[in-house]
Amino acid sequence: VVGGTDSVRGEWPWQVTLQVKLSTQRHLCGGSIISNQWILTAAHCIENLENPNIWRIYAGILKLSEINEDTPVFKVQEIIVHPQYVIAETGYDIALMKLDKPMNFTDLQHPICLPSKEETNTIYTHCWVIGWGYTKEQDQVQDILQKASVPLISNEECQTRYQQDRITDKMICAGDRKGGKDACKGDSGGPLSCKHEEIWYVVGITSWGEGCARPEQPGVYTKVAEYADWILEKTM
Ligand SMILES: COC(=O)Nc1ccc(-c2nc(CNC(=O)CCc3cc(Cl)ccc3N3C=NNN3)[nH]c2Cl)cc1
Repeated sequence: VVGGTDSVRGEWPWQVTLQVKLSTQRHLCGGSIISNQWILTAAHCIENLENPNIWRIYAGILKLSEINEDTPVFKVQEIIVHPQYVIAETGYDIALMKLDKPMNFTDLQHPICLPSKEETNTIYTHCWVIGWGYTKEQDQVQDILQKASVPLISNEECQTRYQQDRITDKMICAGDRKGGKDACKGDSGGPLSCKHEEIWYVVGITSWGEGCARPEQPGVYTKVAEYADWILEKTM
């Protein structure tokens, strides 16, 4: 996250770190807890990593350095990638991971609400991008979970910023016109979390953008409300 600050332990209890264990293990993407057995993330995180057995998921984490062999870990039983996904820039950048065992919810790890399809007209004014990603374009993954508030922008304005791409109605954009606050490498798959009438919703999934926090280059997120039916069909 560019232009963010350190989160406080327990501030984003739905945020998980999705890690891959090959010869070494490392953070790859963010994800959101949406039920006791399902994690919501981005389809591009899974590219060439479709084998469920290589994934390790950690919840209730503030610092990546607190993860060690004794840290409770979830393995993945099943990965569902949206069938229409090709690349992030053309959309459908959404995937589900089923945990190998149900998660016990605590103050530090519990789900975020899914927006319903009807709520695609709700005006969200209190949205945050969260993650352990880079804080500038040439950087490294951060130890402490970062947060930055970002304003949602209209798809019409977003389309003017991305003439080479088609900003569809299943995408949602966020960022200040002057730049400065945005997701960056390592944040993808994580939630664009918006508080509405005292309840938090996963309004977006961090997907793509032209660089990080550049002026007039907002972040582009998968619009979760547009996939409510798909998510319920796959997870119920
Ligand atoms: C020791 O462990 C490690 O080093 N792990 C580690 C893990 C992952 C990655 C990594 N992840 C990605 C996937 N893309 C994103 O995460 C954000 C995309 C994005 C979304 C929005 Cl909304 C706005 C802007 C951008 N944007 C554009 N340019 N840059 N960012 N790329 C790379 Cl590289 C690098 C290192």
